This record gives sequence, structure tokens and C-alpha cells, in this order.
Amino acid sequence: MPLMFEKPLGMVDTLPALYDRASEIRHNIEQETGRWGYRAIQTPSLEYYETVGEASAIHDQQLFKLLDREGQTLVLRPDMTAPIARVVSSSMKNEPLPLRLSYCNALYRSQQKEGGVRAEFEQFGVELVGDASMNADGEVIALLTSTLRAAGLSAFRLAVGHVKYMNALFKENVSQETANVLRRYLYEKNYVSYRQYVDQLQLSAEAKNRLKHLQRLRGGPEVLPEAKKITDNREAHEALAEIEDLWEILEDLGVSESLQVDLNLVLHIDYYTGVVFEGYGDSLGFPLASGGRYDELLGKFGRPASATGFGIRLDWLLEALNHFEGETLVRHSTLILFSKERQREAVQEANKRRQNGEAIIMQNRAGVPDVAAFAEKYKEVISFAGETDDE
Ligand SMILES: N[C@@H](Cc1c[nH]c[nH+]1)C(=O)O
Repeated sequence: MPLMFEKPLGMVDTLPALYDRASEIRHNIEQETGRWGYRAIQTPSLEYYETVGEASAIHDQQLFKLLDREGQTLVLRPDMTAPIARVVSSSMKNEPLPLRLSYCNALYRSQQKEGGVRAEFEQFGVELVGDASMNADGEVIALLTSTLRAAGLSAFRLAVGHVKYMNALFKENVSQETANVLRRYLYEKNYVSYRQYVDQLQLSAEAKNRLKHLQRLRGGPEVLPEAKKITDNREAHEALAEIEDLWEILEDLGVSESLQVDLNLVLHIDYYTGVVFEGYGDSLGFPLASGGRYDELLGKFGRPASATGFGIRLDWLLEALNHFEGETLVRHSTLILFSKERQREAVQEANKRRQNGEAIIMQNRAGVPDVAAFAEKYKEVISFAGETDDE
């Protein structure tokens, strides 16, 4: 294949039909978060590696890095949460907390050769900064459900976990390195390897049982008392009490039905410090949204504050909505086909219709090699033909 048709790994084009669909969804989502008082923000595509790049807590190999003229290393933003932490701590530092912000931006995460995963994708997200109460966690989860609904996704599930519960359980039973391996398996949802790995560890039978029990801690709020039984750790119990409190809030917010507790949940970013969650469309095998509480990130930028938020991948949301059927010709505009001698009339007609909100394409017949084939695409064709044209 000639190189001129190739794109760098993980880069994709968006053709008009999909672009229109994505804009519509973006618009619906932004309207919904606007109704909850979230104000949109934009930040640059490039950030310093040493500040935002590191704070993003994305694997170093996944960062796209480049150098500016001063020799400083820059990254294409892999995440919006860290840039927002930067803004909240600098240009918005006098704004009283809590702050409610939203964004819709392209993010960049470089991919391995295999996998065929996008390295540039659009993410819509919100951040609620400065509210440590469980109501903030409840609000962002409820907002995630209502944005997914506003986007037209009726069937989805949300899983809610807690970083501190898992950390405490691992700390009590295994070393840091072992915990990292276990976390990796849980992140990959590779439960078979998780069990096999636990089986071959040099641990007491009880410790192995506790680690395996963790895997079954998924379901309704009835798993919380179960979860209590396998550890006496204070932090773990506090984490469970937070989820209980959250559940009540979510019931009051009317969104507990699509929710599940999942104490196995591990996300791809490690700045999370509390409640974490992930959203799945019924037809997809992978999560299209995720988020959670990150109480230590803002402090890295000099304005310590608790915070929580979520990000939705728009490409995966579109897939869940089943609108990935590929490019089709959209018969939504009207064609005005004119000949030079009638161009003034054609313009008047086009202006009138455009003012009424109609999409009009004006096309001089002389500019089209095959008029019949071209006109085929439009739902309505208006002709301002000259004397010598055949109709
Ligand atoms: N930035 C996270 C999503 C998130 C927003 N706020 C908290 N978490 C991500 O890219 O997955």
C-alpha cells in the first residue's frame, strides 16, 4: 500500500456520518451536564512532561513525548484530570470550592503494535473538585448515568469499588510486589490467572481463601457484610462504610438500579484514592466510562483538595449505541442544480431555504461530470436549468 494512505499507529479518520452522530451525542451530553451546573473548560493539547505528564499517572510508555525549542519535554495530554488539577490550582485558584467542571477533548495514549486500539480518542468528562463528602461521589455517579441516558444509551451497568478496601486486604495478606501482580490480573479481568497465581503463592490456606473470596465480592449491597468478614482492618471497614453511605445516596438520587458493587475493580490510572467506578454498555465487553475519587492529585499542584470525576470514551459510547455502521450517504440535504444563466435565481432560492434552516447544496451543472449519478444522493433536487440543458 502506498505510504501516503497510511496513518500513524492508532490514528483514525472520522468521516461525515460518524462526525455528525458524535456531534449530536456531544451536544446532548453537554446540555445534560450543563443542567447539573458543570461549566466546560478547554486546556492545551501539549503539557509539560514533568508536571501534568507525571501527574496523569498513565504508564510512561503510553505517553507521546516531544521536545519544545528550549529542550523541555512535552507530552500530548493523556488525560484531562491532571490538566484540570493544574488549572484549578493556578488560573482558578481564587475560585471557591467546590468547583464543577466538564470537558470534551482528544486524548493521546500511545499503543503497542498489536491490539489495533486507538491512540487518539475523544473523551467527555467532569470533575467535581473540593467536596470530600460521599454526596460528591454520588453526584458524579448519578451524573454519569444521566449523561449516558441523555446520549441515548438505555441499557448500561455501573460497577462501584473502593481502592482502600482492596489495598488494605492486599496489605494484610501479601507483599507489595505480589499485590501489584494481583491488581494487574484484576485490571485485566483475568480471573482465571488471578486464582492460579494465588494458588501457587507461599501463603496460609486462610490467606489464600481471603484473596479468592475477594473475587466473589461482586453483586448487590449484600456483598458488603460478606466483605467485612474477611478483614478486620479499620481502613477496609471505613471503605465499606463509605460504599454503604454512597448506596443510600444513590438510592435517594434514584440511580441504584443499574449499579453493582464490585470490590475487584481496578482502573488503569493509579491516582485514585477512594470510590472508583466503571460503566459498561450492554452490548460491549469493555468499559466505556470510568472514574472515581482522587484526593491527592490537587495537592501535587499546590492546592490540596479532594476531588472526584469521570471520563466517557465517545468512540466506545458510539459503538455501544450501535452507530458504527460505517459511512453511508446521508440524504439530508437538498440540491440546487443550476446553470450559469440562472445563477441569481438559484442563489435567491438557496438563501431563502438556508434561512429556514434547510441544508442546501448549490451546484453548477457545469462542475459535475455525471449529473444523474451526483443527484442520486439527495432527497430533493431543484433545477434551475438553462435553455440548452437537458432536464
Ligand atoms: N481521567 C480519567 C477519568 C476520570 C475523571 N475524573 C476522574 N477520573 C480517565 O481518563 O480515565
